[in-house]
Amino acid sequence: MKTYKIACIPGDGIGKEVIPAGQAVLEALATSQNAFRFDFTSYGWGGDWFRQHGEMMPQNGLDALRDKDAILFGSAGDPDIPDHITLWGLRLKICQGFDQYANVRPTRILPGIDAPLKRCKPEDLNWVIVRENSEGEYAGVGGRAHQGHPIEVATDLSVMTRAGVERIMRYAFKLAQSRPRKLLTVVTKSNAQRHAMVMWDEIAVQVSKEFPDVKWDKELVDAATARMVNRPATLDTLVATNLHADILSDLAAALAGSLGIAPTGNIDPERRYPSMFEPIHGSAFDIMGKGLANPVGTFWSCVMLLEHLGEAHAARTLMDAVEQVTADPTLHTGDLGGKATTAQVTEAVCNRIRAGSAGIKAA
Ligand SMILES: NC(=O)c1ccc[n+]([C@@H]2O[C@H](COP(=O)([O-])OP(=O)(O)OC[C@H]3O[C@@H](n4cnc5c(N)ncnc54)[C@H](O)[C@@H]3O)[C@@H](O)[C@H]2O)c1
Ligand SMILES: O=C(O)[C@H](O)[C@@H](O)C(=O)O
Ligand SMILES: [K+]
Ligand SMILES: [Mn+2]
Repeated sequence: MKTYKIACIPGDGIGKEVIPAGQAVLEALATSQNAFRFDFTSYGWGGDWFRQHGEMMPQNGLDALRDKDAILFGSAGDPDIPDHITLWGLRLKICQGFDQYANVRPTRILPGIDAPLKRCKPEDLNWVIVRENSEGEYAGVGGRAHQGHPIEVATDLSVMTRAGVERIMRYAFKLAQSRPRKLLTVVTKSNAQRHAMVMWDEIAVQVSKEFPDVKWDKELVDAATARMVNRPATLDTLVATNLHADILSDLAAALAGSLGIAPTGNIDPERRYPSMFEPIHGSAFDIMGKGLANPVGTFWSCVMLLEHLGEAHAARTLMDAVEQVTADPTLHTGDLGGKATTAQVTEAVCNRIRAGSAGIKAA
């Protein structure tokens, strides 16, 4: 039987609650379908590791992950450590270290979820945001000098390369082409950012010629936020820079009901390295340690992980189980207006996986 080696990195805050939940539903799937196994290895990297070792993960930590089939990640972010230390020391070290350049963020309104837009029906909001995940505003180029003096200077330089833009555009056009509507919106800011974003636009035009069946348009990022709210049905696949897509995807998640349900894959499309799957939310300092975190974003990320492994049937089974659970408001966590706990939602999804497999075996 095929065994998948999965690295689990809960990280910080509610990551420590939702990643064990994700592991539990994956175990339930493997046990009930009996078609593959998981070999999980957990890594205690993050804020606690930093307090002990002075770093978020070991220098050579990537070597431990290199031979894994996939990584399941929680969150990097600790109330007592500056956010730029935690993010760069863990999540970005892995994303950039493994050149996971395509960050894929699907959003839909799941059954039973009361989304906040009164004129937006569930069929009007079915998006995938493709986030450039290796450069741009997250290139890490910049510096700070004369700290504390009146002449202090600090820069964060956005860096874009032709190779980096071409590969993310090609990925986004291809993804749009694979979806029924074959519709792509290229998000830009080439009115204000007059160098790299102009190149971004030019490369979009160039790559579009390889995909004559994909309909595409261009939208400035500020207008894109209004369009997401006012005309959600005009969007399908979007591609945006690292920072623009980071912001748009939190908005997308909120419009679909909650930050707690949104998933993502940090993908190396060339499969040179393991890809990493995580909910898009962070450590949620306000609710951590209370058992109240919504695990659905992690479960949906597990669906993406299974799809990446080629386990389409298991992926569908898990997504069905998740949607049956969201359809029941008594199983909603606080972010969705309910009272359920992380453990109750997890147990409900596991039960539906088992019931689904029992149904298949009985048929
Ligand atoms: N990928 C990552 O590792 C990642 C992502 C985002 C933020 N962060 C880090 O997390 C920390 C907190 O960031 P933030 O407050 O901006 O964002 P956040 O996503 O942690 O929380 C924003 C709000 O959404 C709520 N929320 C988020 N996920 C939820 C869930 N699963 N269930 C219920 N409610 C949920 C929180 O309670 C909070 O009110 C910071 O250190 C930040 O850098 C890390
Ligand atoms: O990349 C970031 O800004 C953070 O990790 C987080 O907000 C995310 O979306 O992954
Ligand atoms: K996360
Ligand atoms: Mn984000």
